[in-house]
Amino acid sequence: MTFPASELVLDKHGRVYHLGLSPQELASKVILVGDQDRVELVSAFFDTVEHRSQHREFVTHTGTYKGKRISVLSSGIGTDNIDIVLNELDALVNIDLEKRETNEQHTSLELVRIGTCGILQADIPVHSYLLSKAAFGLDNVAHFYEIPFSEKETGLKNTICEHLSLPKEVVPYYIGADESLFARFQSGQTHAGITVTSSGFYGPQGRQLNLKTKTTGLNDKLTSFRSEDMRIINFEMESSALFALAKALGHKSTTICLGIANRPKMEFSKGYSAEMNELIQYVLDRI
Ligand SMILES: O=P(O)(O)O[C@H]1O[C@H](CO)[C@@H](O)[C@H]1O
Ligand SMILES: O=c1cc[nH]c(=O)[nH]1
Repeated sequence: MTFPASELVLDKHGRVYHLGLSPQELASKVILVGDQDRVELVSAFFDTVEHRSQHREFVTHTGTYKGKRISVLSSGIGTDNIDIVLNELDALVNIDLEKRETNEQHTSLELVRIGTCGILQADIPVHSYLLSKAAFGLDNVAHFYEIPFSEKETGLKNTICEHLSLPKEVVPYYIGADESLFARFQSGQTHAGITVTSSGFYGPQGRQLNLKTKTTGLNDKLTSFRSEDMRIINFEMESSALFALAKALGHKSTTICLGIANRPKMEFSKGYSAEMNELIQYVLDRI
């Protein structure tokens, strides 16, 4: 199939439309961050940097760290941006952009998100590392695609939904991180569990300023959910779409976040630049 100009959108240099990248500028190990300023924090650890570019909020640096070629790319905030990032990253490695055809040989990317998050368990202190075994998506990006949810994923989604009282308009999904990538980042320094990916930072995460929310008690229910050894550990805003689209496109993904808020304890970090640098080093040494 040949992708028309309206579907595979390229800029006048033949780069993918939003990320502003050409295939040779991307490594197969990709670190995704939300905040564009975090890209520079990551590449500051690189031994060499061969590429730097920015288009809108999508900043990309590609270089090497201890012999490994790595790209670090900012997604901006939200699963809507992840829809763009995953489709365009996949196009860079699996579509011939000149012929506008899918490559015969599939290339699989390793996608590791380094984020910040709100912690949902009182026993996990601010500045801990929270590693996502799976994501419970309160967004709707995955609903637009054919995602190969496993029976276990569908079962866990139903179990969590039975425990919560979500507004009927919210249709969640549950999707696992890649098991091998997850295992590479798990250690005594990480807290592993289910991440809730929200469609907003305020109401969808139970924050109420001047606008009254309809989901009173949601955070307590998320905190109290248990299934065998699994519990819900944190809130952030990208992982569900990342895991779903990565799985459907044949890429590996997981997320590790620095906890900067503890919601049950009503605490927020007073500053986390040193801790974020330590997390970046932790990821680079295992990627
Ligand atoms: O620090 P990042 O990676 O942006 O991640 C978290 O921070 C943002 C909200 O403040 C959301 O993107 C959330 O997922
Ligand atoms: O509370 C928080 C902190 C960071 N990111 C989120 O999405 N929520």
